[in-house]
Amino acid sequence: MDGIPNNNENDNKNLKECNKEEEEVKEMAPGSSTPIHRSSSRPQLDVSRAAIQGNFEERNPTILLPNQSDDISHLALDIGGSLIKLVYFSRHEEHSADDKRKRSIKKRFGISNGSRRSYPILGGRLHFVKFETGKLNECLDFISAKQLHRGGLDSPSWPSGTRPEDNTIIIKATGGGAYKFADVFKERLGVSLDKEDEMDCLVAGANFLLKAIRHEAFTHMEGQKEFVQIDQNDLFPYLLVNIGSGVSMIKVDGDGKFQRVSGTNVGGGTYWGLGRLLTKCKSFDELLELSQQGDNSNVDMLVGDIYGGMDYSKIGLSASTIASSFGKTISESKELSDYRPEDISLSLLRMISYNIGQISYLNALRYGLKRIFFGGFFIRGHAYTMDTISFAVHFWSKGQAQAMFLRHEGFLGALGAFMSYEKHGLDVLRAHQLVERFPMGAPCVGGKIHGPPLGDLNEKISWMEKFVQKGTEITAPVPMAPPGTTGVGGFERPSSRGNALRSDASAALNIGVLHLVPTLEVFPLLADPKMYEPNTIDLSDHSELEFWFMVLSEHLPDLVAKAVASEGGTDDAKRRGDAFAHAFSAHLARLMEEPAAYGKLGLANLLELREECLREFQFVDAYITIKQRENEASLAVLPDLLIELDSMNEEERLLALIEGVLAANIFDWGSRACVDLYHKGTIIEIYRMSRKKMQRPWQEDDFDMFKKRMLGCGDKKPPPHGRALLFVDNSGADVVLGMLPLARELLRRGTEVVLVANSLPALNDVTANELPEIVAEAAKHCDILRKAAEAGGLLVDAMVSVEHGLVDNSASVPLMVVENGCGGPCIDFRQVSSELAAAARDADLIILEGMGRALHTNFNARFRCDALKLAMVKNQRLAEKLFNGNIYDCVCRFEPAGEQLQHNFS
Ligand SMILES: CC(C)(COP(=O)(O)O)[C@@H](O)C(=O)NCCC(=O)O
Ligand SMILES: [Mn+2]
Repeated sequence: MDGIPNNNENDNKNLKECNKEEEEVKEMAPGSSTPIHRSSSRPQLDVSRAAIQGNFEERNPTILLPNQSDDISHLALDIGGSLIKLVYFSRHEEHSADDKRKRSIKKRFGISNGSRRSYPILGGRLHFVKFETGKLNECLDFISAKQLHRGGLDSPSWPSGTRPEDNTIIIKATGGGAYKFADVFKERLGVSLDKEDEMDCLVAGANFLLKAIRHEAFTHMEGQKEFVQIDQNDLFPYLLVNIGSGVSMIKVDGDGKFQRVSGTNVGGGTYWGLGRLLTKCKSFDELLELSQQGDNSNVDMLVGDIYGGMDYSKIGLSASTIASSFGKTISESKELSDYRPEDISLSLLRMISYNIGQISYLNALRYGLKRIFFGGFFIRGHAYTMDTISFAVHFWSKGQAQAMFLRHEGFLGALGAFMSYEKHGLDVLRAHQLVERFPMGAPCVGGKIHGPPLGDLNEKISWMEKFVQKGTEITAPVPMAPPGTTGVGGFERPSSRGNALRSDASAALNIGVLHLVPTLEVFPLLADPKMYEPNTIDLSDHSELEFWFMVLSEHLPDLVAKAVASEGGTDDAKRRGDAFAHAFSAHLARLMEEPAAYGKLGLANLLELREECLREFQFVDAYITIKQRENEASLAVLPDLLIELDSMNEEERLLALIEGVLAANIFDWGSRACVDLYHKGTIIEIYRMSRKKMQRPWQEDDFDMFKKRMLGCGDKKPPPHGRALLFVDNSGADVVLGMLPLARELLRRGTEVVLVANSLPALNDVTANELPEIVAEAAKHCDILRKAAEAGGLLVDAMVSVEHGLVDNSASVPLMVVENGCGGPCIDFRQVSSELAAAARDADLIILEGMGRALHTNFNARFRCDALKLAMVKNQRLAEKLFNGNIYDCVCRFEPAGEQLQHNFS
């Protein structure tokens, strides 16, 4: 595209000029700390005042508290000997407006609010937080400051008969501390702890996680973490080993069906207790960190120590096998102070981990169990601990049994206690209804003991500022220790030492907040949902991760500038912009350091993480002005384009339409190359130039096949498709000059068209909320669009009639808009909105447009209906990777339904 002239004498304004203008306008806005404008697409909750909140779905109003954006419904505790684990639920207010478009779509596709009423707390978030039991007061302060104990009282979700008559607050709790500290909770918070059995809770928590969270379980061998996909139908039986202060081993046969088969008193408490006495460490984490620098052979007696440096190969023990933990200390006349605390810590860690691994394996053997899941806070994501346990299981089972670990390892009991609030529906949630997010800032993030609760955005930003001041540590990768050797038989040193612990700040990001979204569904047109993998690029390939890390890092300054400008360029916006940049950089750094830190992450997740991070710092729509400007410019030339298209015959027109979609897909503010291009001309110039370059054959060119399906050959005219789902991408030319004319052609041929757009903004993608206005503008110049939009309930006047059932739908096939359920530039078809799922049921054609939806994700996806994938590749490396091609190559991939099915059944 280098040939695009730098010529802006006519047509619209140069984009660069427009940007400048936009900034000037924004600077004139009053510089208050109140954000100046917020997109109406995502109303913000006013967190500044307490108020009674009436919710039309609930009988009893809920109370919004000062500086608190969520209505807390439930809290559950697991109070162990060492740690207190909290799981709390916050109902997320239904922000997205129940607008006319939505109502009309719900009516048309027969979607009801259905099950929400019977499961009162569904639709919200689960947070995971922990405190040291020794610092109970911090935990009580946290609960009190966030008023976590009060929300449930006012919620209708108290199961019948359990809502206390005298308004005593009752909180579910498990673990010994539920008994031990019951009085303290009563005194300090006025709450009664309703004790739940610890084993029941552990099992309920583990079963929930293993069934509902897609990448919950993983193996960890020689430093390599690998996520395991658990088949819900093939989960039981398994051995659950919970390593808390002590260790429980539970054979789990089903939901609520289990038996505690064994345990050991040598557990996390032993490590910490002995470690504290022997090393003077102040905390468990400090002790663990110390082990990183340890050499246990200074303390342990090895086989080689006994055999004069030789292996005892006859029974398969190498010289470096530990013969006796701490054994060396008996033969030396040294004092405790003569030993390095680092060595002591490592020796202890290995002793206890091996012991647990060995006993676990023996119990698995005893009951014929192949899978062992390890949980409990002893593990705390520590690579060396996991490797040591895995090594023991592997060694003793001769590779027959496998140790697996859980991402929410420490919260099994608390989660189980939470689930014991009767019938709130958590147990029926499925993987596709749960979205894990990784917000920045204590205490939203799990797995970490945190300081004061963060009530509002301001606190979060200050925390971010402090966090960053303190920590080059968050961006500096933790140095890797050289891999240890693995010998022939015994307990050699697992190789992942040194790769395990990171600074406090980044370690806090291990597990996220679980968003429960009951309206998400699996896209019904996926050919094989179980085999479906949305991401095309595998980020577990480190060079790919590095490349995308670099792309995203380089894009960051420009994104921050856009985001700040979109919020009026105020000081408040600048401060939030900085906080966002630091937060996102910290996420990237964390992932570079430990790619599996957030579970199995693909490029789509990374791109969505960026959008989520923007939203976290309340940037509602960073590209709003650019989108509006490009929409206007494109709508202005649409009538001429339609006239030009109408002058063509059917065949020419179809080709021109597909060319038009591909050419207009160049307007992508997420691509660095394209953004550089925009400085070289106006929107219309760039569009024209892009069209001129549309020479066939394209890099992937199934146009002739698509044409045959659409127009037939000779006299044989195929029937039109019944309903097409058009997954639109960017605002401006992309949707107005590319996808709308294609939609119009389908409508003209008698095909119902559903425009599928993002639920939330992402880069310059058009959203479902924005589309009706764009369509309405376009419809002013086109009868086909107008009639179809009226029939589809898209035009405001017509929508009133639709609601009263007055519209004559027979006049035209309808044009409709549905939201896809996404807030990123890609799409994961395992989690789409119920609107889209409903619209898909009668669809026989889907058209995926753009790099995010058709290349980064779904390039290899198979559907049960005809599928057309259209995109321009706007990144050189991706073009090379996908088909040895070049930047600006185009893809027109058509996969007819018949072929999909053949693929599936052959
Ligand atoms: C974020 C995107 C997938 C959006 O592309 P689109 O779906 O709009 O075609 C794309 O802009 C992208 O991959 N950008 C990063 C690569 C780059 O800057 O070259
Ligand atoms: Mn896009």
